[in-house]
Amino acid sequence: MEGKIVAGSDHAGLSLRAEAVKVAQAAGFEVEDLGPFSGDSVDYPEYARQVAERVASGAARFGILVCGTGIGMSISANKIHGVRAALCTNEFEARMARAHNDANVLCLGQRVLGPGLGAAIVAAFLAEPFEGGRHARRVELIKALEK
Ligand SMILES: O=C(CO)[C@H](O)[C@H](O)[C@H](O)COP(=O)(O)O
Repeated sequence: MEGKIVAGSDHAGLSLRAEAVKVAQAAGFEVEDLGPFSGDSVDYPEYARQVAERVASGAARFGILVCGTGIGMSISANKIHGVRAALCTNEFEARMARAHNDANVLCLGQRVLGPGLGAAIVAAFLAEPFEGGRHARRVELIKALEK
């Protein structure tokens, strides 16, 4: 088992969240899916908070958040101390978010991405290790901004 992932979305991210959960499970992660489980309209900051708090506390290694654009989820998740949430629209950004930024939450926009690209972004994010080195110094500087 690679560790635990916590996933959440709003009503505009249901199907890509389901796809992301499958990709994470296939990659060997245990997934806690916080929903929502119906298409009723919900407010994305609440799901961003729940996912981000689990990542920040260490209860999960990574978070995955999906809304229509991924923007509201990324703005919200980055308010939580210890979270580095990255909105990614392609596999290169997903790899760099892990390799250079040690991102711990991946944000996706279901209204922006097709399901195939979304799944590929999730797989790329989960497979890429943090490079450390000069990037570790920069991540420490990001953490210092939280103080
Ligand atoms: O990022 C977002 C908002 O900043 C998301 O795209 C939301 O999913 C979107 O705003 C929801 O819109 P809706 O018209 O209420 O479906």
